[in-house]
Amino acid sequence: MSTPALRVAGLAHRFGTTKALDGVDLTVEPGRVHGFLGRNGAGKTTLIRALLGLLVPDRGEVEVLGTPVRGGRTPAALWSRVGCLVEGPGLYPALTVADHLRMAARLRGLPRPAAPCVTELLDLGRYLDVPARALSLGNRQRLGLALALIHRPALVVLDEPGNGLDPAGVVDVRNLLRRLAEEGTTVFMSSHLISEVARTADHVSIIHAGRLVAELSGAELRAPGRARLAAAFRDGEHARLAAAALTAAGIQAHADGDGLTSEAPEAVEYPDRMAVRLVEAGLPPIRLAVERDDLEHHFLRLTGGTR
Ligand SMILES: Nc1ncnc2c1ncn2[C@@H]1O[C@H](COP(=O)(O)OP(=O)(O)OP(=O)(O)O)[C@@H](O)[C@H]1O
Repeated sequence: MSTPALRVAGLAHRFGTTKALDGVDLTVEPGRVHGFLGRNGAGKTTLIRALLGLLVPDRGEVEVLGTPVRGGRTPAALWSRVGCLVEGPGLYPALTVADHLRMAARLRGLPRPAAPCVTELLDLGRYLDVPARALSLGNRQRLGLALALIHRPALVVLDEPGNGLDPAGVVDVRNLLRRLAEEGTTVFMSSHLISEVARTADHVSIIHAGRLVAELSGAELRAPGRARLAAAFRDGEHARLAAAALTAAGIQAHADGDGLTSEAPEAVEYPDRMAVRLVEAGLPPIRLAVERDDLEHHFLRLTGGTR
């Protein structure tokens, strides 16, 4: 078996009384785009900072590319194989894009200023002479990504790589990350942009209140999702009677407030028949539809959100 690109075991960290991480176990296989999804304050940045040795956790183990990360005692050679973009790109306002690329290349001991394919794919070529202070938010983010990738790291850790990007930027970054993974780089990216993670990642871990609440494989991510019939009624009493009527007819249904849901195959396959049945029972729904449990539904259900 190949060495995981990242391995985290029993990771826990508190800030005062806040449990930012509460016993996280996570393994990231090499050569994949692994999405790390969570709501604001879920613990994404804290875990990423622990991965990169920027924070020493209260408890737990972290291994990056098979090497244990222990704050300042981490072998420095490890970081030459890792690229990262955390909490925004740290840029020097007066230096141009070309200056940044040159400086990063020199720091990384690279013979040439930049991997042209990274600057090309990030469409930075036309901004080479522009100082960082004059870049738009999206272009600053593009430059931050280029700096994280300039040395072709084996692992790249990105905190919210889509921040500030316009739709074209989102597509460019998605293509770049997919291409890197095809070439063998492991990408670990946090995000709260569900649709972007679903499109980019091969695997997704969902974190909520410092705990991992779900792991989804690529197949699960792209599956059409579980379907359910959802109907709304004039009031809660109608919904309760409608759920009882369907259940009595062998179609399991649950009332919730003014609505009902049913995952019974017949209800999902023949919503028209359900409508007729309800009308005949004197309980006409004011809305009736088949909904699919996509990643967004799943995420919101797991993390207690509402739509
Ligand atoms: N330096 C700190 N001091 C105190 N509390 C902190 C600190 N850093 C994070 N926290 C708290 O720890 C929890 C997790 O924060 P974290 O930044 O890891 O979340 P996140 O998932 O990255 O959120 P976001 O998507 O908003 O960036 C939050 O409740 C946050 O308020």
